[in-house]
Order: sequence, then structure tokens, then C-alpha cells
Amino acid sequence: MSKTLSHIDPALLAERADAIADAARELAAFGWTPATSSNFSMRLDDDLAAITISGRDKGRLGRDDIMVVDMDGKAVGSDNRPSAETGLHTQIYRRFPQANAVLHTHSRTQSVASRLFAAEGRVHLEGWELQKAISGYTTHESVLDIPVFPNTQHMPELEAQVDAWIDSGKPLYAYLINGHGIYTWGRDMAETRRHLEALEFLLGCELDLRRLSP
Ligand SMILES: CSCCC(=O)C(=O)COP(=O)(O)O
Ligand SMILES: [Zn+2]
Repeated sequence: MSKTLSHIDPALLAERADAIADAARELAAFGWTPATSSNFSMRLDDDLAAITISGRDKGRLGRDDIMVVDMDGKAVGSDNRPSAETGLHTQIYRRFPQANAVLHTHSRTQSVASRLFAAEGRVHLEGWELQKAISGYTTHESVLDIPVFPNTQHMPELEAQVDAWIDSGKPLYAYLINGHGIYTWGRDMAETRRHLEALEFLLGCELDLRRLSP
């Protein structure tokens, strides 16, 4: 039986919508969500997630800019159109049961890094103390690979690339889409924010290294 809005505690939905709007406002203030880009979501339960409505200014979100989708990305109890990239969010919730928040942004650093490292298919991070901001990483000596997937307007193609990476057994904490932006996730909004901020910093360091290395 498919779930409806009546299956969700309104207080939980309001709390998740506020958490999404608060995070979005802060990330927009960093300049990471230009021109209505980016999208954000939080899991509500095993079957449903709260996600940003498509096309909204992510720096000015309120509760009415967040809607509910099922784990196939279908709208639940709303005629609004969920984010054009909803399938990438619900894929994360399906593939990583411990993930409860997903953030996708389009910062300049993320965008430039995605183009620069596309040919290598990944950004190879090693030797940076800030890698320890990613849950499970305990030393700068560890290796953290962030794949760069080719961009496409056809979400199932993107989802297939992500599935292939996960199915190959390689760890996945985040990914870049070429010329587009970054996706990352975590157990809650705070952890996901920490991952996003750390990755933004690390990508900036890698860009600086490329720029400064002879
Ligand atoms: C104007 S940005 C192009 C779409 C995009 O990449 C994005 O992140 C925002 O799409 P949404 O449908 O979630 O508003
Ligand atoms: Zn996007």
C-alpha cells in the first residue's frame, strides 16, 4: 500500500522542512546555490522523504517550498513538481539506509573541480587533515575518492552511473557531476553539512594545488 501524507506526523514534517530551509539559507549565503540551483532533502521514514520543490530560490525557502515524495521520487499529497533531481536523492535513501539527509549544491569550486577532474573520473584526496571530517575517516593518510560522473538531463542515466560505482564495492561518500555540482549525504543534517563544507574546502585545496604546481 502506498503511503499518503496522513501517514506522516505533521510535527516531523515541519521539523524536517525547517531543517532543510535553514540549511539552504546558510548554503545560499555562502554563494553555493546560484540562480535557483541546488536541491535538498531529508528522509521522513523508510518510504517517504521531504524535498525542495523544483525551481525555487534556495536562499528564500519556507515550509511551503518543501514537499513529500516516495522513494520512487513520486509526489505525495502535492501537485507541485519535486526537484528535477529527485531521483538522485531517493536513490541515496534506497542505497544507504543510514542516510537521512542529502545536500546538492553548485558552488564555483565544485563546478570548476568537476570540469577539471572529469577526465580522471574522480578527485583523489589523500594527505589532507580535513578528510577526517568525513564520517569513518580517522587519518589524513587515508584515501578518499570522489567520483566525477558525466552530466546528463536524463536522471536514470545518472542513477545508473551511481549504482554502478556502489555495486563495484568502492566506498561512496559524495560525487561530482561534470559541469554541474556535488551530492553528499549523512546520518543527519549536521553530518551532511559537515561533509559538504569539508568537501568544498578539499576541492578548493586541490584546485589551488593544480594552479600553483609547476
Ligand atoms: C537552474 S539550475 C538547473 C537545475 C539544477 O541543476 C538544480 O540543482 C536545481 O533543480 P531543481 O529542479 O531542484 O530546482
Ligand atoms: Zn543541480
